[in-house]
Amino acid sequence: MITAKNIWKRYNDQVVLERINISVNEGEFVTLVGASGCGKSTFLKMLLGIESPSTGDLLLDNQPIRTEPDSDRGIVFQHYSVFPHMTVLENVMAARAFARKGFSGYLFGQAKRDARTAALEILEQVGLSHAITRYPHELSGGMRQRLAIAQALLGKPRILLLDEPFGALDPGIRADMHQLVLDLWRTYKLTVFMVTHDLKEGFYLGTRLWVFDKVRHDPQAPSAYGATITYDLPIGKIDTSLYEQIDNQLRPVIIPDEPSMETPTHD
Ligand SMILES: Nc1ncnc2c1ncn2[C@@H]1O[C@H](COP(=O)(O)OP(=O)(O)OP(=O)(O)O)[C@@H](O)[C@H]1O
Repeated sequence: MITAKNIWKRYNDQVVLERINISVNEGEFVTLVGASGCGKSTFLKMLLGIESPSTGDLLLDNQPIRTEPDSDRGIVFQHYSVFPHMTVLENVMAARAFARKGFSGYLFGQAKRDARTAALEILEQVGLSHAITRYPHELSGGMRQRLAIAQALLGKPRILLLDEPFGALDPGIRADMHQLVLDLWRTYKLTVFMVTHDLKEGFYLGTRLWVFDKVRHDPQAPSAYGATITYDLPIGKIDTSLYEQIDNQLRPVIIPDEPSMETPTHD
């Protein structure tokens, strides 16, 4: 379904990603982990089509990924914008209006009725039926992410892209959201790519886990090399020592503070 052939991504003279070669089948749930700034979101944006590889090919069903939004792909970010003056239902219907070709900003007649029916259906799926008349400021963080997921799923995408969608949520709410995402993945037979900072979350949710990391460093030119996929693991088939190894690799290196020259050191 998705194939990446020797992808490199550069911003000006900064190499962000290099030598990405992968193949993903329909229905896989891929979780992406790696140090901050190593290009995970950039990879998701290439899958969405709002960024393109600098070199190499990124293919969906053997065709280059289209650079305009279409119903194949939906995305949820950690923080996202809603229309504050619109209710939950109106926000989801607005997502439909934006997704329509030749967008005019408004839906009329049958198109509006269809959008309302589709929006109500997806809001029920994400557990927001009871809140359709609420405004965004009346929603909890978890409910807001449910709304974001409803918007992303409205066009019935085949691919759902999740960029740290639960990073800002409390642990209990996160557990509910994990269940929701797994239910939606199974119900809609989605292919999911999810960036997370939480390795445990990555192992729990995914069928496959990718670790992004830089394997080449030039201290004189820190931007000369990018990250690549250093581990591509089928989940459920690896032993715990490897888990610990990756966990250690992802831990930020803590540099001790230099002792201050002004602080007296004598007792
Ligand atoms: N549009 C852009 N123009 C220039 N540089 C960019 C652009 N987008 C991203 N970058 C740079 O590319 C690198 C990778 O960013 P990206 O957001 O993909 O990393 P990430 O792994 O998702 O990080 P995090 O885990 O902190 O979200 C960063 O150094 C970032 O500054």
